[in-house]
Amino acid sequence: MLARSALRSSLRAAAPSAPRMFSSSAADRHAVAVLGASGGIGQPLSLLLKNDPLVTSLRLFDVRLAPGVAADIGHVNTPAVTTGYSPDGPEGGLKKALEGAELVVIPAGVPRKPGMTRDDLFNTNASIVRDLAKTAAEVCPKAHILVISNPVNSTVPIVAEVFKKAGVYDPKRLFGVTTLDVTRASTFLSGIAGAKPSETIVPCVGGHSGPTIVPLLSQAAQGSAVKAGEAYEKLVHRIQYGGDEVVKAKDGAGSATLSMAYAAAVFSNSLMRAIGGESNVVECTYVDSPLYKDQGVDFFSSKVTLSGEGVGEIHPVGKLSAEEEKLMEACLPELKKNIQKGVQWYGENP
Ligand SMILES: NC(=O)c1ccc[n+]([C@@H]2O[C@H](COP(=O)([O-])OP(=O)(O)OC[C@H]3O[C@@H](n4cnc5c(N)ncnc54)[C@H](O)[C@@H]3O)[C@@H](O)[C@H]2O)c1
Ligand SMILES: O=C(O)C[C@H](O)C(=O)O
Repeated sequence: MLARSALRSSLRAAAPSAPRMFSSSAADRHAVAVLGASGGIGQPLSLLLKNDPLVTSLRLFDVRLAPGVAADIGHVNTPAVTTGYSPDGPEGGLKKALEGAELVVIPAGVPRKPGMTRDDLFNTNASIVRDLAKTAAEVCPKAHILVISNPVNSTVPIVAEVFKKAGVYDPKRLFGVTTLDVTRASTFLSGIAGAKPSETIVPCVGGHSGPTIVPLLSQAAQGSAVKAGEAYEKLVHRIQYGGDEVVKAKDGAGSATLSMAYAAAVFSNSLMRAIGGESNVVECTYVDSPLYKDQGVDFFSSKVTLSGEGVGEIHPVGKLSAEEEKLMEACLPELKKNIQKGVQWYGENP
């Protein structure tokens, strides 16, 4: 995807021996806060953001270790000024981390262990995300909020409810990060098709858990490598349950962190480029979407052209194969349940 090559050139441009010089254009400068910055995702994500030339101020917040992570990452010789914030630290806490933030990336929360579903994380992560969102709504109501914490299908609607209650909800500025599904689909299909991952683009629509992840292999140039039958079903299953593969391999030590950090860095870079005025930046992302509202599905991931405001054009899913129609039939009712669960929980636990 465009975004990936842009990130790669960003990474090249920011090679340690030759930090990139910046124009003074405000469009090039972005303050990014990472909430949950000391975790498995937070640390590598913060490092990748420090290496992204579009980031000039990097604020790392966590309930533990954030000043240490910031001190470490801060020695990387790229321009982003990096500061760590803990709840009671001398630098100030969460509010200070969020002051002036343009992007707020949230990987705070607990990850899965083998045998758990993402929904099993709901009870713990819902309140963590709600509380962080409350402070963001107060301190940086115009920031773009990028939610990583699971279950994304439910945590994103919770953030929307928090912002609505605070009277500052802008649906163009709220994103569930589903980039990892697209990343996995590209990796797995390119491996089968013998193609370059960078040229293997598989849109993934719906949500971010098992049957709600709908890979549109028919829309990938290499999709004919696995048209239907057993190979197709195996690939779809691997994309939908790629997270389980990592959870199992880590054997109790958590879920995907490094690939997720990469995916979130790609998405953040795309969003910053779009905010800075670049056109035709397209990513799949879980947003407040009109596509299936008539079926009670208020949030849906599909291709979105990012814009200066955040969400630009939300693209319909396009022509689906018979197999994909079936996947969509399984996705929508589950997604609707996950969304309702988040909204209802917030209604009872504002
Ligand atoms: N969207 C996706 O595609 C995707 C992919 C992978 C993981 N995830 C999810 O991301 C979340 C984080 O995963 P991880 O592996 O980094 O977990 P982790 O336990 O390694 O890190 C989580 C971090 O959050 C911090 N934290 C907890 N409560 C906090 C609070 N109130 N404020 C600030 N920080 C707080 C913890 O101290 C910890 O450092 C999980 O919910 C996981 O399921 C999502
Ligand atoms: O699988 C998980 O629990 C983490 C994440 O959502 C993933 O897709 O890897």
